[in-house]
Amino acid sequence: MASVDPKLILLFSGKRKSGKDYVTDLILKRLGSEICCILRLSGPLKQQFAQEHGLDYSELLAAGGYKETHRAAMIAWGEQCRRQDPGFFCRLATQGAQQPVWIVSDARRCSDLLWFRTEYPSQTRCVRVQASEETRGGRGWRFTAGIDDAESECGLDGEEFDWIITNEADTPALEEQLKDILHLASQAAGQHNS
Ligand SMILES: Nc1ncnc2c1ncn2[C@@H]1O[C@H](COP(=O)(O)OP(=O)(O)OP(=O)(O)O)[C@@H](O)[C@H]1O
Ligand SMILES: C[C@@](O)(CCOP(=O)(O)O)CC(=O)O
Repeated sequence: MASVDPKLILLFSGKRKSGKDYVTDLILKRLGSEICCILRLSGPLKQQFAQEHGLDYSELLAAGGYKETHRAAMIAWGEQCRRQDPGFFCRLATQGAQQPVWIVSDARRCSDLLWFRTEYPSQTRCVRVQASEETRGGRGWRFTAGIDDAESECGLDGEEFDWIITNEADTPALEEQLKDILHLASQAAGQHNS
């Protein structure tokens, strides 16, 4: 099925264990699955990588250690695909999306932003999720050379974002920080329904 032209696209990025999935899941819960969907650029990547390498796709999607074991190889494999076609995973991930609000939970590279900004210039907004190394460490993150200092983690460090969400214990509640985004998304969905 062809995708429906979205009214709003929220492109989320952030370092490992900053809480991208946690924050985007919260937005989905607030807006509901009629209004919004979560799209993962790493979804089609993990699916094809699992197929080609005889791995468990659902374990690669989960937050546990399995995906970390295979992360470096997945990055290298994905970068090879992107060199031939930078929009490859963006196109696959958005295929068939029907909701008016798309949440992309894992933008990592300038080429990801460029693809959405080119295809959907008026709808695309960028959101950064950040957390201190101490907090990320508490969620299981450990610095890994070749991953945490490479493009997959650092490619968007110099970008400008429309919103920056700080996902730490002693910062304003996430609900409060997400108020403007939720409001904009509801408005966009309203336009879609009217
Ligand atoms: N505000 C929070 N309160 C409680 N737990 C949280 C919070 N934010 C994140 N977590 C937990 O921390 C862990 C990492 O979060 P999450 O998977 O959302 O990060 P991520 O940025 O998507 O990570 P990665 O890119 O490494 O997959 C998860 O177990 C998640 O439930
Ligand atoms: C291989 C890769 O897609 C893994 C992303 O996994 P996750 O978003 O951390 O669940 C990262 C990348 O594209 O470089």
